[in-house]
Amino acid sequence: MDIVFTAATVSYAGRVALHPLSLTLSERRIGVVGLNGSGKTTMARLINGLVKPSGGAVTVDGLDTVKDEEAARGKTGFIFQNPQHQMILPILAEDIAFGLKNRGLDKAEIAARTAAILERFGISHLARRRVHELSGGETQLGAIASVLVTGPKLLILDEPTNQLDLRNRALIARTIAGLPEQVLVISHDLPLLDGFDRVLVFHEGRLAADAPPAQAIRAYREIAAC
Ligand SMILES: Nc1ncnc2c1ncn2[C@@H]1O[C@H](COP(=O)(O)OP(=O)(O)OP(=O)(O)O)[C@@H](O)[C@H]1O
Repeated sequence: MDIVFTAATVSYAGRVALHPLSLTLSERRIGVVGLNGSGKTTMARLINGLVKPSGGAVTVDGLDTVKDEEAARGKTGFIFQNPQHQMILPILAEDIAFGLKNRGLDKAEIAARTAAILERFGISHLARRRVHELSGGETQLGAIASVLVTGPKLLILDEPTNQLDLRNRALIARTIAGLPEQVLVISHDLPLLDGFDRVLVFHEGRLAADAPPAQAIRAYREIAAC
């Protein structure tokens, strides 16, 4: 699916967080890196309409994130920096089913889809667990399942390995690598982006580099050293 930024800008209270950005993203694996406050999350939130452009436009699969807001949002799933905060119901299976309940599906269909997605991520044994009792890695997998059960074409993950130990980082890296969906990952965990198709480097609200991982990460290291 194409994500198209056309001179998209974002200002918060008159301060520019993202300078005019024009680019088209069609790759299956897209990484986003940059120093704290460089505009990465702002750029990602433009894609699912959580942040509206102050100028210019963003389209997702041809849908404008302002004019076709709801349809555009349905194309994208978003895993936030603290995924435990996006889990609404106390039991994991209930939280996953919640995303399906507004879609007019009958109970049996919701149960079948919930069971299937738990199975897909190898977490069927966690179905009845309280979400606040899950470990960091389990929470991340549960959140991914909750978001993907509704069938978005693109999954955005904001620092998915933050606070995870080495084993869980590897688990999440393998999980992301195996997703059939298009993926955009914001990360300070640079090895996570190995094998990605394209990495964007943001600096002070501007796209500073746009290249395959090794080259983009070199550019990022040069920025960080300044
Ligand atoms: N809701 C908001 N209101 C005001 N300013 C904001 C808001 N969200 C972000 N900003 C500011 O916009 C700039 C870019 O922030 P953004 O969160 O996009 O950066 P980031 O690269 O994702 O940072 P980090 O790596 O720390 O998550 C920062 O200066 C931030 O303080």
